[in-house]
Amino acid sequence: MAPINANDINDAKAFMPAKKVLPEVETDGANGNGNGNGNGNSPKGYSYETLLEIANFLLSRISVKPHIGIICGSGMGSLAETIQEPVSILYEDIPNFPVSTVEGHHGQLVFGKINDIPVMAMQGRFHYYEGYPLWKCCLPVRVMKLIGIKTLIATNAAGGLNPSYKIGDIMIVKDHINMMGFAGNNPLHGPNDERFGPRFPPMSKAYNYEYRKVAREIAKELNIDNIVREGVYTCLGGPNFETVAELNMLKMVGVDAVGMSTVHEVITARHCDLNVFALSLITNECVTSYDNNDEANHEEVLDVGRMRQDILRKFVSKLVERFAQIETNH
Ligand SMILES: O=P(O)(O)O[C@@H]1C[C@H](O)[C@@H](CO)O1
Ligand code: HPA
Repeated sequence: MAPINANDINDAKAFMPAKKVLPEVETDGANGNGNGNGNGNSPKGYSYETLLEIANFLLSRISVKPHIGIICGSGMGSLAETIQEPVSILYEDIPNFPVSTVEGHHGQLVFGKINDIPVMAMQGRFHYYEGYPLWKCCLPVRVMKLIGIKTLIATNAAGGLNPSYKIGDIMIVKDHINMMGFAGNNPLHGPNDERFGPRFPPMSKAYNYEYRKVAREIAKELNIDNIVREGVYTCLGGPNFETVAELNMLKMVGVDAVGMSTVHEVITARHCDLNVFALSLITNECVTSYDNNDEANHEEVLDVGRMRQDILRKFVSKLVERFAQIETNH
């Protein structure tokens, strides 16, 4: 693909000059992999130009620009296997890109087509608990924007807190509670670059209403509406699973599913005006009573991902098709 330059970003806001010059590139680590001790509270981040270099590096490797970006959750990497004519690029081969360190996250980008729609998928995401500051966890979302993505589909594995949820249910995320943000840890912390978006982005419509409606329709068409729910997700920092008291508190404030990702990605995506859809695969029931001897564990999370992979692939490939139609009609 032809390289892009700073003026190519497809949003009117992109043409506004940056209000302030960002501090020079800081990596929170010597090698740019972000394995340093960045706590997410420092105003560090790659400059717009560095992100552009990453986007251009990727564009130089592909022949069709993707329209939809997909982030595969833990154990859900097989979603990327539905991509036809795949071109895979390992994270470690991308300059200035972080690397995946968690089991169930392969660590590569896959470009290609789903139902003839050009897409790119992250087979492996970055989590705060891996040692990455939030801005670095979300760096790929900004790269997606620069590449030309219009829509982000974020998937995650989550614990079901809503007592009516069962293991294997798929929750369409209708909203989130940014628990880490309450403590001041936000991917947008630090100087704002208006070429991505405004200083104070609204989040009241973070999860696109039309996409959610279509997703419910698709669930009916695929005859999986009995396992598809809609609810509120929250992200905690991890890596430990939650205590009983923590889960009961989250339940009280209206959380339906608990995880360790997605929220900051969605904030970053909405900041740069991507349309967002997110789903949680309920991989375990949260333990909210001291009488319950169950303990959450990552193996179970991955097993449930495998168990649901066929349904998830069908669901996501329909979502891609219909979201692309919606965008064409707009
Ligand atoms: O990447 P996601 O949010 O799908 O992964 C969840 C949260 C932890 O990384 C892991 C715990 O098993 O699954
Ligand atoms: N808590 C947090 N993250 C998770 C869980 C959970 O119960 N299950 C999968 N990811």
